[in-house]
Amino acid sequence: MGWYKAVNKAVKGKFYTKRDANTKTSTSTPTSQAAASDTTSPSSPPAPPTPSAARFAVSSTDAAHYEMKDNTVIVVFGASGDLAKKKILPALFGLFRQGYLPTDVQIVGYARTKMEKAEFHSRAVSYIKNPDKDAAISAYDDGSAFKALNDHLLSIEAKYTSKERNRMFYFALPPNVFVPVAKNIKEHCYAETGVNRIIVEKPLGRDLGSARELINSLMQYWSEEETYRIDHYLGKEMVKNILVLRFANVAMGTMWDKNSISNVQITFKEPFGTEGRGGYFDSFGIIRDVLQNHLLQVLSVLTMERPVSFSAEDIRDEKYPPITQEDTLLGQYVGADGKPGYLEDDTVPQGSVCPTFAATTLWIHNPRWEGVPFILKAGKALNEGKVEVRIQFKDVTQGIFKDITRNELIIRIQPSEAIYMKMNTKTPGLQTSAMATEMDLTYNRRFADAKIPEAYEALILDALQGDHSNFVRNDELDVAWKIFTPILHWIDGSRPKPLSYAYGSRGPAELNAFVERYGYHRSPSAYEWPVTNLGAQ
Ligand SMILES: NC(=O)C1=CN([C@@H]2O[C@H](COP(=O)(O)OP(=O)(O)OC[C@H]3O[C@@H](n4cnc5c(N)ncnc54)[C@H](OP(=O)(O)O)[C@@H]3O)[C@@H](O)[C@H]2O)C=CC1
Ligand SMILES: O=C1O[C@H](COP(=O)(O)O)[C@@H](O)[C@H](O)[C@H]1O
Repeated sequence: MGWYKAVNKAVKGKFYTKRDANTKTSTSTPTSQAAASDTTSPSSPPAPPTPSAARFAVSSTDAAHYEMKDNTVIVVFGASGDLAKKKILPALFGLFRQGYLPTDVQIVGYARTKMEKAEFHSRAVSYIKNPDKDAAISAYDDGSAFKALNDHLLSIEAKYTSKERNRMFYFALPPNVFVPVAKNIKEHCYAETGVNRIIVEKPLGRDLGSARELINSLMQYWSEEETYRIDHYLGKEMVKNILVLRFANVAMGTMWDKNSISNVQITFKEPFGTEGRGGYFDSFGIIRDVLQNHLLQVLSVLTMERPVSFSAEDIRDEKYPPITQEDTLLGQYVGADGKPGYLEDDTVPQGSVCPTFAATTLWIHNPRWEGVPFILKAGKALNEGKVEVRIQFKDVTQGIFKDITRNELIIRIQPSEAIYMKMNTKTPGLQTSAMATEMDLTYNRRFADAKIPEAYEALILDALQGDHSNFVRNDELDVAWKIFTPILHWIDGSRPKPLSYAYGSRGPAELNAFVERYGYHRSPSAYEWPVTNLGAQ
């Protein structure tokens, strides 16, 4: 699964085309007249990444790859919610500011919550780093509301000079309304003379059965090519970089297998607990929240084969057996240092055994990866915020250097993007001894002026351009659920008591022994990262 993503992009050799920065954009409500206002770019937009000789614009009339440019409306469902506020609206605004949004794009917010425009405006701009003066507002099973939405869209589109009407619908919604919304849009808001797309957020199901049911229900109304299933980790710069690192560097390619690699850890750590979001979280748990989607997607990019073709069969060539109980460690945080434990969160059901921390080890049965453990770990309320891939190489097996520190390649996804390789080098001086050090590519030092795009910016732009390569395909989702469904059913059914860990710690005390079981050797404390280097982080 998964390999076609960024490779597809590389094969197409595509470069994004920046739009005119003086484009007008506005956001509006279906019920009131569009609150349109000129929003020229707040400041001079940075130079676009458009190598002129290689510029490639999608011009196919084939709807699957059609680039939505002129005559495009983006409708954000769930516009009053957290996701829209924190991620989607800022990403849209970020794209606009940089000149990437289609000419004359209109953004329409749709929500159940009744809200004054002013209130919505303040919510919408609260997470926009460089707010400007426009915003938007607006029952998910109420066909007449969707007719009203369609009327509103038609009023926006009335000014188009051609018949082309492109509509993008973003589902920033709880999954229980995905199907009615998909149905209502198709029945009442589908543009007959243009391209229509939906972007759907996780969670897509609770297990294999419910995911298939949901996908099939959605597919009654929307085809695979019209559907963009988002996993925002696939839009993160360092996740996208993994394929370049692997396939554009011969040196990396040769060491990317069981012959050189001992074990791999993919780690997600958040330094805060559920803090009021326990209601939602408790019904899912950390495995559904992070491992089954985000970390598994990182794993797939890390381990996929070079593409042979983009067919589903090639994806299924990889063999991922389901995770077992023996390969799983579950934790739940308890209060420490004044910070509340998970069970002290008022929104969490009493006595919940929901895991807030999980480490699971996956195995891939193919010639490249046979025998290499892939440890996925994720937790809330830990000692730091960090997402990284840590590839630990095997020991030097012979000669005078056989007892020294192992090489490790670390891809830090966030914060402070970096790739560093822990290496052994001769200790500078007259003596001949080896010491651990690093080869270091810290992004904000090496690419000081580069703007790293937000994941949602990158993915919304892909969707507008008809590029599915960084979205989750139907069959891929199926594989992801097959891997995790048995362990999730065991957790849901047997309710095993998770191990406790203190808020602010690295996780359950048993974690170190768990990762050691799979061959991980922690570097000896002799390795020290010079504090002066931290300035650049
Ligand atoms: N370019 C850069 O920015 C670079 C930064 N550095 C910095 O140098 C420091 C050291 O780097 P590095 O060795 O990669 O990272 P760490 O020492 O932070 O972590 C290394 C690994 O050891 C585990 N670990 C941490 N503490 C313990 C413990 N007490 N017992 C057992 N295992 C433990 C970690 O697990 P877990 O994650 O689960 O806690 C992680 O898998 C870090 O702060 C890093 O950010 C180093 C090189 C380059
Ligand atoms: O999908 C989710 O991801 C976030 C973490 O996203 P990030 O981009 O900040 O790394 C996580 O907090 C949330 O629980 C989960 O649902």
